[in-house]
This record gives sequence, structure tokens and C-alpha cells, in this order.
Amino acid sequence: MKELAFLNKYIIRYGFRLTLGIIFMIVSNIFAIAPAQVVRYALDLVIDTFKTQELLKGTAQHSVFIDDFFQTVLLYGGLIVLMALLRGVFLFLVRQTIIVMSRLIEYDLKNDIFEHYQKLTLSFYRRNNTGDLMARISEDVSKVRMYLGPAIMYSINMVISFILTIGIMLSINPTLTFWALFPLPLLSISIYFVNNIINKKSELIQQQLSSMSTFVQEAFSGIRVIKAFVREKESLSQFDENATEYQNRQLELAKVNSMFYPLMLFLIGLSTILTVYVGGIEVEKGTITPGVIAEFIMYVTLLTWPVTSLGWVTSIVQRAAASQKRINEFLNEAPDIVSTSNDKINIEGNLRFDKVSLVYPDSGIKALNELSFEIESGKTLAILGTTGSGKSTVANLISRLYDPTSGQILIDGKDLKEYNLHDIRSQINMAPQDVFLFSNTLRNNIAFAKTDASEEEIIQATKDAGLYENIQQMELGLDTLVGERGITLSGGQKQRTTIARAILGNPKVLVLDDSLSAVDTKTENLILNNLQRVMRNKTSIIISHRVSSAKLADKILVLHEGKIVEQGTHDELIEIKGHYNTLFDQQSKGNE
Ligand SMILES: Nc1ncnc2c1ncn2[C@@H]1O[C@H](COP(=O)(O)OP(=O)(O)OP(=O)(O)O)[C@@H](O)[C@H]1O
Repeated sequence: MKELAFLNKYIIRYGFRLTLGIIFMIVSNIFAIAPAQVVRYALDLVIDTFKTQELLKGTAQHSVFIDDFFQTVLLYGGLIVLMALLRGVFLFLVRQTIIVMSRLIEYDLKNDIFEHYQKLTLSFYRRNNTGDLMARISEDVSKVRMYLGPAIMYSINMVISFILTIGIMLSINPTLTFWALFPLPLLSISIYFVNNIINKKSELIQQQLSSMSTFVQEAFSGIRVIKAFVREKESLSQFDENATEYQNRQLELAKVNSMFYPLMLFLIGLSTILTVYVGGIEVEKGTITPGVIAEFIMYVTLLTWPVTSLGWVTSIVQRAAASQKRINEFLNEAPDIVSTSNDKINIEGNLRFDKVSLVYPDSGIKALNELSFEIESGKTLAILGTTGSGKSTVANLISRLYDPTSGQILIDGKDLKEYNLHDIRSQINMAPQDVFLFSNTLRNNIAFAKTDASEEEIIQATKDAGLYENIQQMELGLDTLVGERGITLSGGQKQRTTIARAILGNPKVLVLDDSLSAVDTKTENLILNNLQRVMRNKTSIIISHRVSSAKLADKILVLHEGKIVEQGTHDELIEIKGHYNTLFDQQSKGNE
């Protein structure tokens, strides 16, 4: 339960709405209870009138008496209708205050969680899967909202209606009150248990639904593989299995639900029977009038929902506490990469790695081992190496997506950690190896690096990235929608879009992580030549498997198992006849 205390700050933020809601709730309860007393007066009046009119029959006063009676009954009827209307108005206001409060808190909470998620480092995202992250920000927040809205609203309603209704009932007749309320705790307890069963079954349904969604999502995004390997039938039968399981779980829930209402009606019926029976005895004794029985039946009906809600609210609160615990787990997770400074500094782009090692925290793999190199502003560094040699790791470290386990990365002679994180990242742009495009237009994907970029700037970036001609052939040009993760583009087009995006940001340091692997050598040369112009006086780092991408660089590093095994210019490396030379020979032959 202490987990829910986290939400108090939000409740305090909207305290005014809550207070108003409580006041509206009290008023609406008064309008709900008062008609019962009017019914008692009306019913007693009917019984008295019936007796008196028998005596007056045949006399002149009889018709006057009957007219008076009808007028009074009409007045009572009007009063009941008026009070019901007023009750409705105040119930509307209760929902407008308390339920709206819960929606506002839900909105704030989702924003806070999302903001926090974005601060967390990549290792957090590797440890937790997307489904889990999504579930906490959507389903768990929804469960918490049930506590903030309905649960708080019905709890307040329960307390107010218990105090008012039971207070009046006791003041009229304690014995009848005891018997009328006798079955109600039973109702509360049974609803608590039934509700728990319903919740468990609903959770199983939810799990099945999410496994179905995952399956469907994967089937759609992998549709090319499914079609190519003619696996449509297997895919359908797997879906059918999933759907059958989902159906069975839904049917089980329907069974429990169908027991729920009869049980409720039985216990309410029992209360009514007891009220009539004990009430009858009391009337006979002369302690109450017959109108009181009708009044008490109305009170029992009024108390039914608060009593039912007691069980329901208890299980909502339990579920909300469990959900809030899961939310808090992530909210308490502190980002390990943070800014230590707020200063905004324009960097030159001189970069130095000083005995940098990195052990990935989640896999324990030592990706870099005391790596040292230097590159001056305005120069191009190429990094080549076997797969898994640590090339992308260098890129991740330069963008400060990870911090080195030991050693230092210096930019213009100052430790990378001493810069403001957002400021330094905005001056270092990377085209990552795993290309990611948003399901948006090409224009918006490119302008992601600079949202206020002009049309000319975007077009220039596409020209520099060798993408312009492709775009011109598209019917909608820059307004072409690229589909989910850029599915409608070719591999090379996707890569060049990410290069255009990185260039548009006008970075001081540009890192292209294997971004030229899917383009032909002619386009590769065009892009490399353009980069020399665009990146004049700035630093370029080109990570590649291809010698052709590296040969123009001012300095080439060859990595193997996280260490530099060769470094120098193209000519120097050819000269020493090592790995680079072998690679050059192999790739030249391949091209021939
Ligand atoms: N985020 C990560 N978490 C844990 N281990 C990682 C992570 N990224 C890479 N590794 C591991 O670190 C090592 C270096 O990987 P890296 O991606 O830097 O190699 P690479 O040279 O870029 O390889 P490739 O040429 O195949 O892209 C590999 O053994 C890899 O398994």
C-alpha cells in the first residue's frame, strides 16, 4: 500500500477538485436519502386517508378531503422527482470533479514516466523489453487511475452514505436496522472474492491478448519471410491456436461474471425480505408505522451499491498498489549517464581516446581494451575491423550513449563527461548501423535532426547524402511516407536518409557507422566527396568493412578484439602489408 503514497503529490496538486467533489457527493447523498422519508410520509398518509375516508363516506366533507389528499400526494410526488433530478445534477458534478481529476493525474503520470524513460540509458533498454515498458506506461497507469478515480469516488460515497443512511435508520428503529443490514457484509465479502477471481481471469485474458498481439505484429512485420518460405498455413494455425486459447479464457470469465449478478440480487433480496418480515413485526408492536418499511427498503437499495463497492474498491486498490510498485521500480531507476554541467560550449571537434576500455554492463563483454587514438578537427578518421571488434562501440562512446569503464574520452582536451549532455550530443551526430526511420514522411525523418530546417537545407542534405535523385523519382518527393521503420525504402535509401539526417544537424563531429555498406561504389565515392566539403573544419568518423570507404581518410584504424592492430594512412597501411593490405587485395579482386 505504501507504494500508492507516491501518488499523494498528484492528489494534492488537484486537491481543490477533490474537495469540491466531496462536497458535491455529500449534497447528492442528501438528495438520495431524503425521498425515502417522503415516501414514508406519503405511504402513511395513504393508509390514514384510506381509514378516514371510510368514516367520511356519504358526508359533504368527503370530496374536499379526497381533493386535499390528491394535492398532497401530488406535492410529495413532485418533491421526489425534484430531488431525483437534483441528485442527478450533483452526481454529474461529482464525476466532473473526481473522475476528471483522475484523468488529469493519469495524463501527468504518463508524461512523467515517459520523460523518465527517455533519460534512462541504453543498458536499461537492453535489460527491459519494449512490451514491459509499454505495459507499465499504459496498463499499469490505467489500473492506478482506477484507484485515483472510481476507487476514491466510491470510497468517499460509501463513507458519506453509510454515515447518513445508517444514522437515520438507527434513529428510527435499531432492531429493524440490524436485520435490514444483516446480509450486506456478506455481499461485500463475496464481491471481494468474486472480484479477485474475475481479476485473475482478466489478467490471463490480458496476457493471452498481448501474446496474440506480439504474434500478429511479428507476422505482419515478417510477412516477406513468411511468404518467401511459404509458411502462411503454419502462421494461420499458430494464430488459430492463440485465438482459441483467448476464446476459452474469455468464456471462463463469462461464467464467473454470470454467477456474480445472481449472487448480488439474492443477497439484496434477502435484505428486503428480512426488512419486510421484521418491519411487519415492529408495525404490529406499534413501534413503527407501515411507511417505515417502505422507507427502509429504499435505504437498503441505496446502501447496496456502497456495500458492493467496498469489495470492489478493495480489489482495485490492491491491483493499483501492485501496478504502482511496478511503475515505481522504473521511476526509481536513476540514469547512469547524466550532465555534470549546464554550460553550453561550442566545440572544435578535436577528439582523443585515452586508454579507453568498455565492458558492457549487461553482457559483461569487454568490447574495447585500452584503446587510444587521436583525431584533429577537420580531419577524417576511418575505423575498419573484423565483426565484433568494437567499431560500433567507439561510435556509442563518442555519442556518450555509454561511458567508458576506464580511460578517458577528451573533446578539445576536456573530458566528455564534463560537457552538458544535451549540448554535446547536439554537436555530435551519428548515422547508426541499425538504421531507424519513423513511420513518417522522408522530409520529417530527415528534419528530425533540425526541426526548423528550411526546404533548401533539407534538399541540400539529400544531395550531399546522394539521395536527391531517388527522391525526385518518387511521386510525392520528400512527402513520401516511408512506412513502419522505412519499409517502403531500399536498404541503401534508408542508409542515405540517415546520412542526410546526420548531415542536416550540421554537427562538429559526424559518425557514420557502417552507413555506406548498402550503396554502390559510385554513390559511395559521391557521398565521400560531398562529406569532404560538408565536413570542412569538422571531424568525420567513418566506420566500415570496406577499404573503399576508408582510403580517403586522413587516418585509418584497424581494430581487432577491442584493440588497434594497425593505424596510419591508406598508403602507410598498404606499405606495412598487414590486415589492411590483405583486405584491400581481397576487396579489389572482388570488385574486378
Ligand atoms: N549493447 C551491447 N550490450 C552488450 N554487448 C554488446 C553491445 N553492443 C555490442 N556488444 C558486444 O560488444 C562487442 C563489440 O561489438 P560492436 O558492435 O562494437 O562490434 P562491431 O565491430 O561494430 O561489429 P560489426 O562489424 O559486426 O558491426 C561484441 O562482442 C558485441 O557482442
